[in-house]
Amino acid sequence: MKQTIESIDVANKRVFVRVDFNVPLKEGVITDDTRIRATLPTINYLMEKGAKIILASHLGRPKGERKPEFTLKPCAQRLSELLGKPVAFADDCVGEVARKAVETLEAGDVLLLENLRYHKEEEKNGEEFAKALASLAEVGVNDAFGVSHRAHASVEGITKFLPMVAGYLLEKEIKYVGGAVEHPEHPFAAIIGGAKVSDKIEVISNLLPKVEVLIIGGGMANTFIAAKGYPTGSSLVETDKIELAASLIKKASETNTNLLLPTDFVVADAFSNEANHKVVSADGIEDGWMALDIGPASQKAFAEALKPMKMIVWNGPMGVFEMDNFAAGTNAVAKAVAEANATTIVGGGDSVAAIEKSGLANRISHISTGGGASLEYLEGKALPGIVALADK
Ligand SMILES: Nc1ncnc2c1ncn2[C@@H]1O[C@H](COP(=O)(O)OP(=O)(O)O)[C@@H](O)[C@H]1O
Ligand SMILES: O=C(OP(=O)(O)O)[C@H](O)COP(=O)(O)O
Repeated sequence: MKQTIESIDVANKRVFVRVDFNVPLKEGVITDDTRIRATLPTINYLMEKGAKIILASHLGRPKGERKPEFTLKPCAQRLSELLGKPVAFADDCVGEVARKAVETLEAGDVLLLENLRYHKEEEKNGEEFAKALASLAEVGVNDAFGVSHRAHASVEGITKFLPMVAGYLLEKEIKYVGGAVEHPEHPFAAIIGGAKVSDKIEVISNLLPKVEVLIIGGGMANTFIAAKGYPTGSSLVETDKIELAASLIKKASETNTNLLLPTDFVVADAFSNEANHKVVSADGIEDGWMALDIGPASQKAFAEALKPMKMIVWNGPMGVFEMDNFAAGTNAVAKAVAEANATTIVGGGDSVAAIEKSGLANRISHISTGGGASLEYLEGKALPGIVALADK
């Protein structure tokens, strides 16, 4: 058992809170604020107790560079609206800028630090960087379930210098996603899509023996289509994972798992909503065309396969749902998941945005703020961000 926010004294203390404000953005505007709203119980509790709240997060993958499109400023603004009070913003998460911003905090004040991933040491779990973050505060809280599968400095390394406990969101995620790990209901289906292919394809191998049905869509599907020897045109394909995809297809048949790949795609001649587009069969992607959504036959087959399920976990959209012409596959799967007579968990920044956009979120048993994190949890892995928290 891990210590929680209620086990520690926070009054008048500087409290470092790792949150996951990695929200979907379109031209600098937040398109889904679920991940921000999900941290409000923790922030409100700390405010009530008179803590000096220092929030830290990553946004996207700027890979150690100060790229302006990855600033957390829009999140400070949105959080301020949600809390109904000002949220201070520091232009850097360490050094003099951060220290000065922290010094001005009074009990109940909230400060958001700039993107942790503007420093490459964050993802490298650099010790000096972790120490610098730790030095800002007297106690730490992890409320960033979405990134708890990453052994990064603000998630894992920091705990060597600053004791960290679980926030309310982390506690809730452990309860729901952990519950699914401990007591899975069968038949059990996992649906995996999205664009983070190399991150998530590894998960599939361990999930195969745990589920009866595994559905692959989105960018993830193209690597499997390539593994079947079909042409993929200019679709998103991770060539160094084709062999792994082929071995997963083989493993599925050995474990008697129903591995469902798309049988048709909506292809486009450019990555744009205005591009020419058409439906082709899975073996018919021509040169110069890219698969941006699953086709109508795949939608139907996936929905049929989901009907008898008792548990469904979904991470990763079926297509580029941000563009209306390629959203039908994701919407069809959202509907099928919502209509299933099953315990359903939908996780991931974009997947949650898609389910919110479809208006079906209230029909899902648990909306998780973590996609990769919930998949790795389900796979049976210990998540470094949770392991590192102080024991009771
Ligand atoms: N066929 C595809 N080609 C390129 N990108 C895709 C495709 N299908 C889905 N995507 C993109 O995947 C992204 C979401 O992937 P990911 O980050 O893995 O999901 P989540 O945030 O839910 O964990 C979306 O921005 C979506 O546009
Ligand atoms: O969006 C996230 O993960 P997800 O897309 O798997 O839900 C988390 O913020 C982690 O981000 P990362 O995958 O860049 O480490």
